[in-house]
Amino acid sequence: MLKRLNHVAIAVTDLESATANYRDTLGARVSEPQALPEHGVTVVFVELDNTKIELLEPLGEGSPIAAFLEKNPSGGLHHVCYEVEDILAARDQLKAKGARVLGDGEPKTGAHGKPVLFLHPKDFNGTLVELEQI
Ligand SMILES: CC[C@@H](C(=O)O)C(=O)SCCNC(=O)CCNC(=O)[C@H](O)C(C)(C)COP(=O)(O)OP(=O)(O)OC[C@H]1O[C@@H](n2cnc3c(N)ncnc32)[C@H](O)[C@@H]1OP(=O)(O)O
Ligand SMILES: [Co+2]
Repeated sequence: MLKRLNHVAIAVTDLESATANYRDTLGARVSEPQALPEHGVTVVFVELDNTKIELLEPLGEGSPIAAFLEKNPSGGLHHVCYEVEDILAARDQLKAKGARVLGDGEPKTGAHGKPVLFLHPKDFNGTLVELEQI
């Protein structure tokens, strides 16, 4: 079911300083910040040869990143995102195997304009999993 690792996401308290860390200290290529109110985040992508790092800062009321930062004030690994060919088929197979699909179970449009879904971290060894249709 899983294809490439699309990105690893890191929750940060200060997106500008986190971006500077990757761009200036580590010498990586970074995107412009993108506000995604429907996801409650502002995002910057660090572009690597084989995958991406997604830096996430909370945006607006009820942001999942704000909740995460309350429990993890220094920030840290928030989720991993795997590509799938058919997100609805993947969702149905996972549900049949007992995995919890978060939200209303319907894909949302993610940062790359593609459908995404999230799976409960307790069902995947304490790691929140995002699926993105390629
Ligand atoms: C940029 C757009 C998009 C993209 O295209 O890439 C994105 O990536 S958006 C990213 C942000 N969106 C989301 O995270 C959506 C899915 N998340 C959720 O639905 C919730 O955040 C959550 C995972 C269900 C957690 O919600 P919360 O209300 O905080 O629940 P709890 O506090 O009850 O947590 C339950 C349990 O799970 C642990 N937890 C919470 N978040 C994580 C996490 N990111 N990684 C690992 N574990 C996590 C939490 O600590 C609780 O554990 P216990 O304390 O042991 O009960
Ligand atoms: Co993501």
